[in-house]
Amino acid sequence: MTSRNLAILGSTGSIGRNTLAVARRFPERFSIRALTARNNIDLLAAQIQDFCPDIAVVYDPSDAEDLKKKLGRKVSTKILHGEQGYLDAATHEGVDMVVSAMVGAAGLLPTLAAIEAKKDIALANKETLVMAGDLVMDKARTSGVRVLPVDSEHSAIFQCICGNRRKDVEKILLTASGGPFCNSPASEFARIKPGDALAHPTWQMGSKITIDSATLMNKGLEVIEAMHLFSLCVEQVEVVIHPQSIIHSMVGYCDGTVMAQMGLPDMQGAIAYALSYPQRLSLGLSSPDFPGIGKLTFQAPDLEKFVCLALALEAGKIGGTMPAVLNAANEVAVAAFLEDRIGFDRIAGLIGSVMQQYEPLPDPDLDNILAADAWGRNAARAQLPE
Ligand SMILES: NC(=O)C1=CN([C@@H]2O[C@H](COP(=O)(O)OP(=O)(O)OC[C@H]3O[C@@H](n4cnc5c(N)ncnc54)[C@H](OP(=O)(O)O)[C@@H]3O)[C@@H](O)[C@H]2O)C=CC1
Ligand SMILES: CC(=O)[C@@H](O)[C@H](O)COP(=O)(O)O
Ligand SMILES: [Mn+2]
Repeated sequence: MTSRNLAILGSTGSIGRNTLAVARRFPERFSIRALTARNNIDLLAAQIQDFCPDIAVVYDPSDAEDLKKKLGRKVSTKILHGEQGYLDAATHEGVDMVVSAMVGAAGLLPTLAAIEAKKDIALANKETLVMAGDLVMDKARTSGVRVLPVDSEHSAIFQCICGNRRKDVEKILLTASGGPFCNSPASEFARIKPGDALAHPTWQMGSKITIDSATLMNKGLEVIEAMHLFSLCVEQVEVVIHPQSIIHSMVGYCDGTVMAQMGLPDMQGAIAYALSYPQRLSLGLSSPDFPGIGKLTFQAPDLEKFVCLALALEAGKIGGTMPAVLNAANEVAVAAFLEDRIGFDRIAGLIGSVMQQYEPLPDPDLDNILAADAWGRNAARAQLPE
């Protein structure tokens, strides 16, 4: 059995920590060669001591100096910083698989660089495909590397597709928990505080994606992610609310068969599958207690209440640079909501009005996408209160 040499971009986050938990259990299979973080220097220092990577990266040069002091002379890990440091981690020659687990648009350039350097990708950072899906998937094809999904729904779809012919796939049923406000009327959205929206009913995740789950923007981003990963059009992806988060998604075939992948909501399963594909690891996770659960329920999403999902479906249909603008405006709106600068009920309106002002470009190159991202951020910031 050959060992996989991993770089984990975003090792201090929820996906990063879960990835290291999997790697810790299988030291003969995984060797950690590069780790990156942004602000959490204390946790990164502890991870370096545990896993002894060749390199570790933070953004700020002064954080890099603090980290070196914390670690002392005995640790041989090279400490880098800045955007270039992230690119160096993503392209490090000792690495054969990059776990893309930074949050937001920051993940795009390191992920692209990793693909160009012929590293397989375990992809959690869905924003990469939302912004630049065509470009990223084309680059992966020409570089001969795999983009293995970590996102639970996409891992489920990937698992349900394995062993079947792609041309027999009719549609994807992308499940959504519905978030904490699934049963709240829209009239209550103005009163929602960050603490309420951060209380996800079934998953423990970082704060940005947890807010996206509460607005259902997460599901919209995932529709676009699925279109790129599985070469589908937006009409082939149906969002189904499934509050128990036991079925992680389903694939419908031309003969009427529907295949579902199930498990308890724990990201270690999807992460381990991407890291060990096509094998499975003995993770020792429990499987669902079906008689205890009793009922699995399903409903259609309410697109009038969850306008973010409708906006993402529209951006997915328009394509070109529109999804990058949607993503940029969403990142600004979510950060402003978490800082209590705008209400929960303002998130969708802000993104919608940025999209309305924008003239998308078809078939964008990377420069067009980065320009659309910058434009979307500026247009969204211009709408924030002073
Ligand atoms: N959490 C989950 O279960 C799932 C997450 N995903 C996706 O995976 C990605 C990561 O999510 P999650 O782990 O929850 O997020 P977290 O917020 O928990 O972690 C984000 C990681 O990225 C780092 N980071 C944040 N901003 C930057 C930046 N500007 N430049 C470089 N690094 C940065 C953080 O560093 P630090 O902490 O040191 O500041 C941290 O290591 C997201 O794209 C999300 O949508 C997909 C499916 C499930
Ligand atoms: C764990 C994972 O993959 C998340 O993207 C999750 O799906 C979020 O839950 P929602 O279904 O509420 O968006
Ligand atoms: Mn998901």
